[in-house]
Amino acid sequence: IGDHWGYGKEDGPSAWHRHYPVAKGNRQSPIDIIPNEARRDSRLGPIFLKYDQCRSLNIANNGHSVVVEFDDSDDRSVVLGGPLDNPYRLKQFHFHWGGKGCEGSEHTVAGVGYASELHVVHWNAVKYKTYNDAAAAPDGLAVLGIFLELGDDHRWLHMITDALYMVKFKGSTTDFKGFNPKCLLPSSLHYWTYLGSLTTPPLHESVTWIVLKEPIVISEKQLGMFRMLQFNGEEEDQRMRMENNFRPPQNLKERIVRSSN
Ligand SMILES: O=C1NC(=O)[C@@H](c2ccccc2)S1
Ligand SMILES: [Zn+2]
Repeated sequence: IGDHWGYGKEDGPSAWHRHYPVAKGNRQSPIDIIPNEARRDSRLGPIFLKYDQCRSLNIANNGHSVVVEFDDSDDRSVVLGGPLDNPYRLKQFHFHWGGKGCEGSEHTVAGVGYASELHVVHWNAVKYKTYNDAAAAPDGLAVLGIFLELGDDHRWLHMITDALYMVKFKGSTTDFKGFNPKCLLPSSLHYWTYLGSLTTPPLHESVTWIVLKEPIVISEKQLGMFRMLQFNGEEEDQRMRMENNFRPPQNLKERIVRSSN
């Protein structure tokens, strides 16, 4: 039956709770981050991204976003430090973005959204045998969120946008070797962190979020290339441009956001 959720009027974020009741849970993501209310915590050390041995495998259109997958069969590429009690293995990264001239990030900062948001997904292979087990556990995933704002061309993003024509339709995938996500990081790794969830169904409350304060810069032209992707498969007659694939901010409930120094 495949995924019966999407980002449209009928199947979008406001309807997800019908099949996924955790959508109304106590640690849902994304959230609006209010810098002045974030608690500066001296116990929060820096995060370390050990990506030098990472092995990218493919780039795919899963009908919700464009995803680059990595070989996660060993601890070759991990994130550690910061709020994390052990290393989390790099699994994949993907993006969320808006329509022309609209916001598109999932997290917002003091009520302001960015044009897009990159999510780098890692899983706790120390405590869990498989990614799927980790994805359902309260300390199973660590997702690094990076804001994308509009400006000049990003010097390395073309490596991704040049491949997008190969994965225009849902269900398409193509080889994508030798890409290191380190080239998509901003200069500062200062971050906000809080306990949250997957931002798409099944919305598991399994994510330690690490949201970088400094955005990276991409051009409108580069972002426009993402919008030529389609939510639909090649054989479907209903053509739907892939855009506005973001969940809006959710209630903070009893949580606090902590800030690195
Ligand atoms: O940060 C997130 N963004 C998403 O699209 C969600 C997700 C869902 C399944 C796998 C990986 C990520 S969780
Ligand atoms: Zn995401």
